[in-house]
Amino acid sequence: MGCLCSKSSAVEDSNESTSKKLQSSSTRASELNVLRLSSSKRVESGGDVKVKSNGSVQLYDDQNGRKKKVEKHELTGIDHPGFGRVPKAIEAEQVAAGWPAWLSSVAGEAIKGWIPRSATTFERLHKIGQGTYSTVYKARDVTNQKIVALKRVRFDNLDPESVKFMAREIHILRRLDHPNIIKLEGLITSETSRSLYLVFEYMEHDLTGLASNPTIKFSEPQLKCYMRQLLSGLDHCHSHGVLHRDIKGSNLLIDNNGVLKIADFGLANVFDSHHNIPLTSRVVTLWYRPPELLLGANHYGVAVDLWSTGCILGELYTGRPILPGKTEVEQLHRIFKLCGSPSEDYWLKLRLPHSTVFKPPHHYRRCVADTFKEYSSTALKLIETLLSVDPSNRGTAAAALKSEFFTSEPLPCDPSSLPKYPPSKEIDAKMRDEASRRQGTVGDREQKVGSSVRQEKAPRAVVSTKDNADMGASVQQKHYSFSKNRSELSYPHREHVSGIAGFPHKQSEDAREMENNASGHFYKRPSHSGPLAPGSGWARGVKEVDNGPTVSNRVNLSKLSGLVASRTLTSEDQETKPVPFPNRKPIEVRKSLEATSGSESRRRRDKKRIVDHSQIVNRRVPTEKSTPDGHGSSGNKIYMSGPLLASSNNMDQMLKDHDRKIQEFSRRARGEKVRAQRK
Ligand SMILES: Nc1ncnc2c1ncn2[C@@H]1O[C@H](COP(=O)(O)OP(=O)(O)OP(=O)(O)O)[C@@H](O)[C@H]1O
Repeated sequence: MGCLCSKSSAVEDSNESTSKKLQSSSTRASELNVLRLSSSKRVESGGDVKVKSNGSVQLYDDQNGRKKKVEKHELTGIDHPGFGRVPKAIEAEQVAAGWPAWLSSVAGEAIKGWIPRSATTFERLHKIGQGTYSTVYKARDVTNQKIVALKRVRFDNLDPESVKFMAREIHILRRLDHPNIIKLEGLITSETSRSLYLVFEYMEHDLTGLASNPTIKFSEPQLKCYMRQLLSGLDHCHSHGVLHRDIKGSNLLIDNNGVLKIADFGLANVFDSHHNIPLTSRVVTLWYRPPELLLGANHYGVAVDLWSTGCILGELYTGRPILPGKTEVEQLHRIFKLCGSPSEDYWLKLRLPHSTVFKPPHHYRRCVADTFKEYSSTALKLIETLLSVDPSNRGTAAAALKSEFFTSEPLPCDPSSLPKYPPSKEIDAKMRDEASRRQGTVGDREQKVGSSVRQEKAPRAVVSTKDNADMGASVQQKHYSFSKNRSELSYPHREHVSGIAGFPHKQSEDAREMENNASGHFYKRPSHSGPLAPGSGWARGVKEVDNGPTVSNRVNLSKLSGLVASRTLTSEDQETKPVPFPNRKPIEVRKSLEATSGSESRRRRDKKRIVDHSQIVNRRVPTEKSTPDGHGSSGNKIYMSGPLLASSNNMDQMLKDHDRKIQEFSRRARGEKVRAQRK
C-alpha cells in the first residue's frame, strides 16, 4: 500500500531548526500560560481553584459562606482550566513548523517542542486494531526502517472537545517514560491535514488476544511475569501523578520479547494525591470498574487502577473475566456477591453519591477466598488486597510488587524466556468469533467455536501448549470464549461465564435478583424516577441481542448500555459535567445528530449516537435537591444507571422502544461492516 499522503519528507529536515526554536520557547510558553490562568476558577466540588503564578494550585472550600484554604498542590499542567492552549506567538510558530492551526490552537501544549512527521515517510500496511475512538494500523516507518503502529484518531468535525481529549492523551504519554508503558514516538499530520496519527512502537499482541487464543496456556511464572510488568508500569504512572482509568486486557500490549506495555491513555488523567480535584466517575470499562466509581465517586486515586489490576489477576487465573456485568447495577451486584457488601463504616466514610440508591438491604458475605481457593496462598492474598471493596485497603502498585506473590515459588520468569506467539490481538479474537458465527453455530456456540478454531482457524502458537505448560505448573485450562474480556461484548451464554468452579454468580439467579431489584426490592428507587424510564429495559434489551447474528452487533449494542467509559465527557476540572448535549432532550439530540451529512460524518454520527445514547440512558439527576440522601456529587448533577431507576409502568413500552433501537442499530452495524469489508 502506498504512503499516507503526498507531502515531502524534506519538510521534516527543514523543520529541525524550528523544532529547536519551539523547544526554547516552550518554557516561556508554559510560564505565560500559568500567568494567563492565575485567576480563580470555580470547580464542581463547590470550591475554587486558584492557579498561582509560581505554578501551584490552591483549592478553597466554601464553608458557611467563607472561603477557607484547604489544599495547595503542584500545578500538573493538565488539570488546570486552560490547559491545552499556548500563546498566539507560539501557535504561529507551531503552524510554521507544519502543525495544523486547529490542533495548535486547542492543543498547542501537547505538541510543544515537537514537529509533525510527514505521512510520506510511512507505508501503511494493514488494520490491526479498532477502538471506540480510533483505528490502529500496522505501518512501516521508512525513515527509521522499522515497523510501527499508527493510531488514527477520530474527531467530530475537529470539535475542540475531541481535540482536547486527544491532546490530553498525548500530553500524558509524553510525560511517561518506562519500559512497561507504550512509547509515543511521534505524530503525523500537516498544516492542511484534518486528521492526526499517533505513532507508537509496534506490539505484536495484546493480553486479551493471547489469553483468548485456545492454543495458548499461560504458566504461573508467565502469569507472574505479566503481572509484575503491569504493576511496574502502573507504579510509574502513579508516581508521576497519572491514573490510567482503563486497565483491561486489550490495553495491555505484549511484544515478541514478552515485554508488556500499558497502552491507551485516552481516559487517563492526572490526579492530586489528596483527591481534592473532582474527576468523573464514568471511567474504566465496566467489568474492571471499582465499586466506588459505580457508586459515583468523584474523588479517587490510584485504587481505581488497582481494582482493575485485581480483576486482570483473577481473570488470568480463572481463564475468564471474573465480574462480567452487563449494566452498572448488575456489575455492582456481582461485586458485592464476590467481595461482600461494604461495612457501615464504608458508607459513612466514603459518602458516595449513589450510596442510598444502591445500598443492598441485606449482607453479602465475602467469598473471594472460596472462589480462588485452588490457587496459591500468595496469589489469593494479592487478589484479596486488590479486590478490597474499600479503596484505601488496596495498597499501591509499589506495595503489590513487593508482595510474596512475586518472591514465592514459582518465581516470575524473564520476559525474554516467554514463548514467541503469532500475532494475537483482540481484533483477531473478534475475527475468529465472527468466522465461527458465520459457520452458523448459534446454539452451543462456545464449544463449537472452541473446537473449530482449535483445529482450523486459530493462529497456531509457535510453542505448543505442551511446551508452554512445561515452563511451570500450568495455571488453569482456558475457558475463554472469543468474546471474553471485551466489555464491548456481552456474553451469549452466561452459564459459561458463571461456570467457574466455586464462582458465586449464576445468570439465572442474577436475572431473578435483577428483576427483583428493578421492582425496588434490592435497591431503593428514588422518588424522581419518572424521566428515567428508558434505562430499565436495558439489561433485557441487550440480553435479547446476545444471541444475535454478528459480533459487531453485540459489540456496539453493549456500548449502548454504557459499558465502555465515555470520552465525550469534558476533560479537566469539568469532568463531571454532562456532555455533549447537556440540556437537550433525546429527540433534540437525534435531530442534531441527523443534521450532519456525508458518509464519513454519518459513520461518526452513528458512533456518537451510541455514546450519546448511553449518556441519555444515564440521565442526570439534580443531586443536591433530589437525591434521597441529600448527598451530591461534586457537581450538582449525578448520573444514574438506568435499570433500577425505571418506572415499571412503562416497562413494556420501554422494552419495545429498546427492541426497535436495537434492530435499527443492528441494521446500521451490518451496513457498516459491509462497507468496511469493501474498503
Ligand atoms: N502500539 C500498538 N501496537 C500494536 N497494536 C496496537 C498498538 N496500539 C493499539 N493497538 C491495537 O489497537 C487496539 C485499539 O487501540 P487503543 O486501545 O489505543 O484504541 P482506543 O480507540 O482507545 O480503544 P478503546 O475503545 O479500547 O478505548 C488495541 O486493543 C490493540 O490491539
